[in-house]
Amino acid sequence: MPPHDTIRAVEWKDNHLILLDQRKLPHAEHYLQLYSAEDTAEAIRNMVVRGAPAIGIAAAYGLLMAARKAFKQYPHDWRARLQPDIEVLAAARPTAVNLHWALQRMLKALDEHDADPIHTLMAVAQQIHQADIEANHRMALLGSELIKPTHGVLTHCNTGSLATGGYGTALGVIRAAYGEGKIEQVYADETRPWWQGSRLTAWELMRDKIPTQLICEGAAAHLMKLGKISWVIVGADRVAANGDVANKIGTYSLAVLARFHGVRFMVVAPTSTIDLETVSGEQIPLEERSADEILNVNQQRIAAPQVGAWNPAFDVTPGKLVDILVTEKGIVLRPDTEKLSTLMQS
Ligand SMILES: CSC[C@@H](O)[C@@H](O)C(=O)COP(=O)(O)O
Repeated sequence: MPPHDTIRAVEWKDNHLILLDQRKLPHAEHYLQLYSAEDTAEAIRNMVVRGAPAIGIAAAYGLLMAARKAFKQYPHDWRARLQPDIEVLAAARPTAVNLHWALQRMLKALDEHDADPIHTLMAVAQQIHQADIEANHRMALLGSELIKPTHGVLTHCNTGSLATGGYGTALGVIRAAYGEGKIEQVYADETRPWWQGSRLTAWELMRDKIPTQLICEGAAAHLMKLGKISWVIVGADRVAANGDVANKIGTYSLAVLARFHGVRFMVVAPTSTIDLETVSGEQIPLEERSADEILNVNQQRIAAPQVGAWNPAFDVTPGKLVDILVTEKGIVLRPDTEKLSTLMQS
C-alpha cells in the first residue's frame, strides 16, 4: 500500500476513539484518546478532527461510546438518556451534513435492530468508516478519468486522508491523476485563517512526493490568467438538492474565477454529503467562527489593536458554476435538482 493510505485521522481501537490532533500538524503527529461523546463533540468543535466525512465518522463513534455508557448505567431507559449526547454531537459543527447523516444512520439502525443495540451501533459505525474509504477510492478513479494531461490543478482547504476515513475526496482525485502521470504540479491555497492548505494538504502531498506549491488565495486569479491550471478541484461540506455547494470559505471565489478564465471546476463529494432535504444553498447553515482566528496567528495578535474581524468558515457556490460533481455513485455534469434526485435514487 502507498504511504498515504497509512494516515488515519480517525481510528477505533480497543473500544475507544483515536484522533490525530490536526491542530498540531505539521509540526507534531500527536494522537488523542477519546472515551466519551462530550469529548468527541469538543474535538469536532475545536478542529482536532475536521473535514466533512471525518467528522461524520467521529460522531458515529461518539454516539457508540455514549450508547455503551447509557446502556450500562441505565439499562431500563438508556435510549432516553442518550438524547443529550446526541444533541451535543449534532450541534458540534453546523455546515457539514455528514455529521447529521452519520447520526441519523446510527439511530435508524437502532430502531430497526433493537435486539443487540451496542453490537448494532458498532457495526454501523465501522461500516460508515469503511464505506467512506471505499467511496474515496471510487471517486478518485472517476474523477481522474476526466482529467487530461495538464500542467497544473488548484485545490482549496484540505480534502485528503485527514478530512475523510482515508485517501481523500478532491485530494484523492489529485493523488490518482498524479499517479497516472496526468498532473505535473499541484497548487494549494494556503486557506486562511486555519491554514488547512499550508499545514495539512501540503503535509499530505509532501508525504506522497507530489510536486506542490502553496499560493495565497489572492493569487488564484493571476494563476488562472497565466494559464497555469486547467482544473480547480475541491470537496464539499454539503451539496443542496439544487446542486449548490457549501465548502470552505473562498471556494465560491475560485468558482467565479474559474468560469471567467475557462478553467473547469470539479467538486468531489460522497453521497453522504448530498442533502436533498435542503432545497438550495440559501438554506445551508454556514458556520461563523471566532474573530480571534483572523486577528491572531499562533496565539499572537497580528492585527492592529481594536480592529474587529468577520470570520465565516464556509461559503456557497451556485450549482451552475460547478462543471462536474464526482460522487461514488457516478459523475454529474452541472448538478441540478433533477439530476441529483436521480443520482440519489440510483
Ligand atoms: C473531504 S473534506 C470537504 C470539506 O469538508 C473541506 O473542503 C472543508 O471545507 C473542511 O473545512 P474544515 O473547516 O477544515 O472542517
